[in-house]
Amino acid sequence: MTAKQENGNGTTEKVLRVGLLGFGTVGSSFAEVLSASGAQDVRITHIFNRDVARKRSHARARFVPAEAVWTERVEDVLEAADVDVVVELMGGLDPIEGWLRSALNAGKHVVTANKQLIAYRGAALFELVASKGVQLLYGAAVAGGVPVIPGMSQGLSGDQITRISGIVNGTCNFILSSMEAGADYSEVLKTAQRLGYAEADPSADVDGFDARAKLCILARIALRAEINPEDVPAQSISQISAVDFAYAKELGCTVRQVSRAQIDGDRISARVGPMLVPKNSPIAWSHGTQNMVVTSGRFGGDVVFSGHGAGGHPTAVAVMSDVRAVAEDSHAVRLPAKKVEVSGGVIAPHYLRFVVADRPGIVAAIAGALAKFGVNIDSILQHRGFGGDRLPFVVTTEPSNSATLDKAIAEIGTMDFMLEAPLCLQILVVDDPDTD
Ligand SMILES: NC(=O)C1=CN([C@@H]2O[C@H](COP(=O)(O)OP(=O)(O)OC[C@H]3O[C@@H](n4cnc5c(N)ncnc54)[C@H](OP(=O)(O)O)[C@@H]3O)[C@@H](O)[C@H]2O)C=CC1
Ligand SMILES: N[C@@H](CC=O)C(=O)O
Repeated sequence: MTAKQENGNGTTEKVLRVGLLGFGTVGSSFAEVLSASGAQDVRITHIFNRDVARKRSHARARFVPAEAVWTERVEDVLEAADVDVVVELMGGLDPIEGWLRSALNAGKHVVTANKQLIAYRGAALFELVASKGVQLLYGAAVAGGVPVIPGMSQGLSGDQITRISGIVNGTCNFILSSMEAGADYSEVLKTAQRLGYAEADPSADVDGFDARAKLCILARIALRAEINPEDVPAQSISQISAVDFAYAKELGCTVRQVSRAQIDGDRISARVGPMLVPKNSPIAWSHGTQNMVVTSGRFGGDVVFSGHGAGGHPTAVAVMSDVRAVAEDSHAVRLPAKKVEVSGGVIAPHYLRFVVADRPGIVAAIAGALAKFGVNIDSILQHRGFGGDRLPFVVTTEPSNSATLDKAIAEIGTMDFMLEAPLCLQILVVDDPDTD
């Protein structure tokens, strides 16, 4: 498939010819990283994007070889005889899946950073890849520049991983760690968008869908569990406010978006959402776009992967590493995954934050509803200085089943003094195999 070129020593070497789909944050960074590598055996021959004139005037267009073809017709890349690997850096499910199927059917390798595609359509695509004898690599799809996918696929394939947990969305971590330092939610979200961390539709980040897709990809590799992303509960971070950081601090915690999955036979418990994380947990130490994934293995114990999970350059490094693997014809270990049922319920202590119009009897009413569902209160926190017309206070619970708690919260949410939907966050317990 690859072309051969004279290397000046009278011998020839293979050149891997790249057709790039998408010249945005990651695509243009990939062009820069490839150019900076000085690699003679990998060359961009085609770039597809809408509005090519605008893209050609991008500052990073100077890293693209002058002879490369810029096109607004995707067929010019998919059907090109001088494209060996299609590098897809656009995002989304359709029409991308169809385009990449065409590329694979034509015998081209594919490298992608598209987590939605790999989470939702990966199983079927891998079957096609196996039948065609080509490669489909997606190391950039989880944790940006952190080599968690190759690390798990290859480096941990000898262990039996039972649990993965951590931070896999850089935008949410950037937002929450900035809010912890006093920043405003919407302002910091805008900054994340400007810096190229957020998805095209940032609700994918803040509502947990991006992290959920990534968790499903990691579950397939590490837990060998094929799960439907739609079955994994995802809670938005958009309800988190400054008062939650103040109460969390009092509890020795901070707030982070955590993704976790734990396998037990044919069942898996999985969840994505903001959680209270003890300050002594490494997960609490990740700031900005840092991602952190902790795996727990039956024989190898805990392994931590950490680094920049979003942004053009870190992500382009992962793309470049996959392209190098294709260039060197290096094949990753791939173990089969089986379909498993997902349960979103976990037994854990929880943080409940209520905002109420104050009057006597509120704590008794809430305690009564919790007692009805068998939920035991651990503590009640109420900071002074808030007016009674809008009073935020917190109840923490003893370890309780999150599904049962959801029912109690639904009932409490209808009480007439409640000014907004109650916020219920899991509290991560460090070193407790059932909850951390
Ligand atoms: N940014 C990050 O930190 C990370 C991103 N990823 C993934 O990498 C992929 C790319 O992300 P990113 O570079 O940030 O996204 P961008 O939006 O910056 O880039 C996407 C590029 O594709 C082009 N494009 C999108 N749709 C079409 C279309 N229908 N026809 C033609 N061109 C199109 C866009 O053009 P236009 O400029 O006109 O919109 C843009 O140039 C996504 O799958 C993302 O999830 C993965 C890890 C980290
Ligand atoms: N929007 C994503 C980009 C990387 O996958 C994130 O913020 O993590």
